Amino acid sequence: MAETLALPIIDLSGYLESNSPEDKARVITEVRDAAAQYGFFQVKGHGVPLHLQQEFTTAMNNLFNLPQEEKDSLSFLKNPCRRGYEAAGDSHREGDKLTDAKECFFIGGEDPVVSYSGFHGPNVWPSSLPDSDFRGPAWGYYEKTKELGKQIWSLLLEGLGRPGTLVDAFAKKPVVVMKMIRYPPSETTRPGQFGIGAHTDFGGVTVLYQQPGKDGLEVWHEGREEWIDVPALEDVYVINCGDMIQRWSNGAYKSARHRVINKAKGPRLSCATFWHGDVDATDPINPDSGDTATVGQLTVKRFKTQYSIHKEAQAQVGLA
Ligand SMILES: O=C(O)CCC(=O)C(=O)O
Ligand SMILES: [Fe+2]
Repeated sequence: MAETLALPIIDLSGYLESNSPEDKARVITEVRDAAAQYGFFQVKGHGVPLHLQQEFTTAMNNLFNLPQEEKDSLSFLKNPCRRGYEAAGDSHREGDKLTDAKECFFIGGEDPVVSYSGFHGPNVWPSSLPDSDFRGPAWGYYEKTKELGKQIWSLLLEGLGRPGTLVDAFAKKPVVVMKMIRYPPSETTRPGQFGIGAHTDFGGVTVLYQQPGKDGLEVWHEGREEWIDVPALEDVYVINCGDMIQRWSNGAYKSARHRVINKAKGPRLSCATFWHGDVDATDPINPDSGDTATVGQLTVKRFKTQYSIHKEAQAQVGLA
């Protein structure tokens, strides 16, 4: 029997904390090779404090345990910035028979004014939860994973022989969307229904937290044509590249299909921080390639296949 595939676990401290060029070069190579082979890898030594992850997990529970009525009143479908609550059944992947079983809550950068078809704007926060029970830990966690997403972008750039600092020109006011997720126990889902159906991520770098011990994520390995289980380990993040990175790296980095089937007892929590870049930024890897597609255009194009985006919003990024 062929040996079981497993994603590598890369220690980022050699890049983030060390001054040694050898340490940095080793991490850059490990990340490059994993992104090329799997499009996915796991990381430790990432700089997000464990206590923050734990407080944030409690905060996600506080949110998802609110009465259904209150969660529905915060629906992202009514919000111009797609912030707020996505109920089970609100999203459906092309090709799947059934809708996703998960429920989610979206936040992004905090901006008093809605602009760029809702890429920028204010968040919605549940009024019945004191800040210390949700908003505080969620925001603290958002800022930390936002920082990590940018570091991963730099690493990926360096892996292709580019200066890591190229990311600064790409990220003056980057779009970073965070999606908290709760999957119901598998006994309560319908036959053939996924927690989240197979998909690739739309954008740039995804920084994914899995509640420790709550396995469920599977990544498709094209060469072997098999699903790789990704164990949910404490203090270990899953990192993956989205479609924009695959496009701009000319396929050097993969955007791999993945899905979730909750294998844990009880519900499973996770959280994906999607680090995209500036709305009107173009290819940071090969700035002279002539590819004029912007972050805003590429992400809205993909959203359209999953949620309805009104015409005005499409026009604002130059699509309609
Ligand atoms: O919950 C997970 O482990 C994965 C979530 C995911 O793939 C996504 O939100 O795009
Ligand atoms: Fe995903």
